[in-house]
Amino acid sequence: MAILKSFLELNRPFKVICKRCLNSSAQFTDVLTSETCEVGESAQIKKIKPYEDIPGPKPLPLLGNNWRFIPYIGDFQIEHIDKVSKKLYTKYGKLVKVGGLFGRPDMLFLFDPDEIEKVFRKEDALPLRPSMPSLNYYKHNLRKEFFGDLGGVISVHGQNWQKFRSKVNQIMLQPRSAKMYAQVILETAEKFVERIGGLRNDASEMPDNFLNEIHRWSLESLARIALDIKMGCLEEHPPADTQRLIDAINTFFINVPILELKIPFWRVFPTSTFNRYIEALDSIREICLKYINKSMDNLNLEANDDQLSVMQKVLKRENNVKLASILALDLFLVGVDTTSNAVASILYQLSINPKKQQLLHEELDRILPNADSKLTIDKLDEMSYLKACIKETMRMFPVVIGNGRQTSSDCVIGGYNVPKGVQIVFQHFVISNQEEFFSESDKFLPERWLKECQMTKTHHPFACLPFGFGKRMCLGKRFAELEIQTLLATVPQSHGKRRTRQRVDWNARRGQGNVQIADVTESLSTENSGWNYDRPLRSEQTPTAT
Ligand code: HEM
Repeated sequence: MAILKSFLELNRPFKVICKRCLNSSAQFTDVLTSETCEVGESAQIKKIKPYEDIPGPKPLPLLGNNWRFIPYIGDFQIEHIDKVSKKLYTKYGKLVKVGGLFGRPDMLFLFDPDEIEKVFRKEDALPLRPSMPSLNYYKHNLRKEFFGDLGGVISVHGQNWQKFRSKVNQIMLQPRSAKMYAQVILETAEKFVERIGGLRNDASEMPDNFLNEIHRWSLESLARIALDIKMGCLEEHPPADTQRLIDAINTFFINVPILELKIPFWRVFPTSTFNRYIEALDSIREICLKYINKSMDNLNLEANDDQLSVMQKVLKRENNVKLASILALDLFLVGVDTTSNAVASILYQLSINPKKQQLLHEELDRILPNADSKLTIDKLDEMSYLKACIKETMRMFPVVIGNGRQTSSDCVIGGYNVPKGVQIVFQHFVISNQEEFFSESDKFLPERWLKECQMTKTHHPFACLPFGFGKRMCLGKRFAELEIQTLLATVPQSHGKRRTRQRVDWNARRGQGNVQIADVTESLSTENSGWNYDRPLRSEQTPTAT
């Protein structure tokens, strides 16, 4: 009544209805925003426009919008989806509809943190992150005999996702969970540092395949955390299947956007891309299962939790071998290249920003003053500049450039009616590189994340969400953060325990036509894991700016 009254007072010539009642009253063209409705005063009227009016590239008859991804003909390049997003933002604004893609619902690219916040805040108990129908098909059709009803969390939705996630949430996300693995994470970082010490050339540059070295560190760390297994990735001659696993993970991520955005012929017959993709998934499953079984053999059910790997803890609690194995598989699928790409990106930024690298060195020298100073969780907690370097890189080059949710009911986004079933893609890469949200956004300024910095106050908490938000937030966030922080606190000492820290050039050697780490890191967030691949709990919390 309060709402109606305030509108009568405004004496407007049209009817007003609460957004929640919209379905039953299609004839009304003006509605209150739900915030106004809830507050019941300071009535603010927004004109709700029809879904069809959302701007975006128009689909052609018969060809839809898929033709845009055809090489030489179309203007969208799958391997440069970041540029596509930027282009769409510049041309159409903060809400862009990309419809007419065969075999998939319309996508709404959302470039507005306020609207992203609203979508997240309204998330129901079963948020659906729309991605990887091909993986869903693999888990629930092609290899159903293995997965059964336990699909894990990646590309699984509804009650099946919730049942699975509730069993592993606590083990993965309790703040103390990751800390239990601090020692093995540190050992792995030290091993990596020892290894790369011998890889540098005379100019202190890394070899062209440095990203692969980082993948090896990331895989080894995850194997220690998830399985309590030493895979030997950082040995001079690692077991062949470790490199096979890394290659398969890369193949998997390279092919996901192709299968998702090009015309999905794979749904009709197995295309060569699809075959490569399935082969990669089968390899990931086969190699991981080998190590998972090894880890099971070592399981001592009498051991304390802090002596068990993540998978062993799940096994002890749930007594379900299948469930524990499928969790481990999901972790390997998405927990390797994400962390390594983030690290590559951070090292690259430090390499091209020597002054910032110097500040990091100074912080490390202050907190770890002696050659034998031990890196502990408490010491890491003190390293605010180190954490700021990580956040700043993730702002400029988020590993996941576009996260998303599928609408579970009709709603209003950006002033437009949006029906149930549409896929909203939160365009964090573009948003967090906008002057509107981060001043001097094109500069690497870790300082902006320090509490004492004035710039911090102005950050919109939903402009930069590298690990997602809400009930589906990244399950590996705590592990990833600890791994990256530990590595970053250890790597600058690669000039030694001799304590003669010098600036290190993490840039790869300017190679003879080979891929260079510089190139890789510049585009890494967009090429491999960048698209809306399935990931994402720190539910109900507002992410803080610092
Ligand atoms: C820098 C490293 C990482 C980044 C940037 C990252 C980012 C993300 C993002 C953006 C999501 C989607 C969140 C959402 O929908 O709100 C996600 C989901 C997920 N991540 Fe991560 N991630 C990282 C590392 C890891 C690691 C190391 C693991 C495993 C140990 C992991 C496991 C997962 C899983 C299982 C999900 C799916 C959760 C679900 O759907 O319920 N991630 N991640």
